[in-house]
Amino acid sequence: MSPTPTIPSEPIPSELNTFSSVPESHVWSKTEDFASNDQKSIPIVDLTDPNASDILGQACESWGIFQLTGHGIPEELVEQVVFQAQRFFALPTDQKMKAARLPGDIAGYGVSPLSKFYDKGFWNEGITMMGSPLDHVKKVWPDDYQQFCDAMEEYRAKMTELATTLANLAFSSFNVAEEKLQWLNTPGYAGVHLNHYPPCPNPDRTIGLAAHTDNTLLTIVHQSGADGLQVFEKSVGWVLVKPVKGAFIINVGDVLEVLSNGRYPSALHRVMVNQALPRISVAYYIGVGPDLELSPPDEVLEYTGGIKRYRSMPAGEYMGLKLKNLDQNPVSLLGI
Ligand SMILES: O=C(O)CCC(=O)C(=O)O
Ligand SMILES: [Fe+2]
Repeated sequence: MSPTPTIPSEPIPSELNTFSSVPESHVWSKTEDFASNDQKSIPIVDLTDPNASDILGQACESWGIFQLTGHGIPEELVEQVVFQAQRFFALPTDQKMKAARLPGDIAGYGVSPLSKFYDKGFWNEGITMMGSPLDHVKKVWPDDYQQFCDAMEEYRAKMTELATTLANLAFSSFNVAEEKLQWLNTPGYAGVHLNHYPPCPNPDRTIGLAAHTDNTLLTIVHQSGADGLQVFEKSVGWVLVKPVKGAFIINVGDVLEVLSNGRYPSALHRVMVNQALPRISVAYYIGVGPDLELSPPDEVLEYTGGIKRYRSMPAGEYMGLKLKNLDQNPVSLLGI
């Protein structure tokens, strides 16, 4: 793998960096409360703990999100991915736009697809890579795409292994026979998404990403540079997800919520921005095949009281529904 990454101490330039105050297009209503509870913390699960499966099950049940340590993903790989993300976001906008997400596509560079559900912009730019990023990145760096692609491909492969382990652990507390979970070992889709939140002159007037749940089985997030991710917990309200060195943040997605018959809630989360520091996050999204019927296995149904809480439909159909309603969650879309 190529060069030793050096994390720049200067803010990464980007279009949003050029403003000395938040433009009207990005000013969110004053009635929006962006504060969070910084006293509470989300659970930590150490994958090397012999009781990891139980601890993970409890974390999914109570919070739908946790920090993962003991995962064995090499630190240098994560640093390389962050370094490549910084290189990409530091490019002039017109060069990044060569990889722009085209209408109807999921992959590519641009603002979050969630933003079209709101009349105010997000203080965020990102690039989504489903499978190899080669086609997009070749347009950006015709002679120098290899190091970016190598890092992203290696990261995706490692994340896929980790996500498969985590998904199996999440189901193990339901005592579902392993042969019924074969689909967990052949993920339907897997993508890496890089987020960049430039420093913001008035961080309390705008938002990095509005509240949403992910349309995944689960999501693995690495945050670097600064905090900003918040998660909603019913009894507490918004809670800041504090950076834990070397840990990944794992959040339950909509698909796992439905397959667990609501036992593991899809985490409602949002991102705030910072005045002094740029923030980069790397999200790995994993889903299931489009034909898998989103219906809890019998063992799960029995374990959760015997009554189905969601209408079932093939995962592909749910994806279509969610893409048209990214601001909604499984209860509002499928709840019975
Ligand atoms: O930036 C983060 O920490 C989270 C990003 C996120 O929620 C997403 O990409 O879906
Ligand atoms: Fe998300």
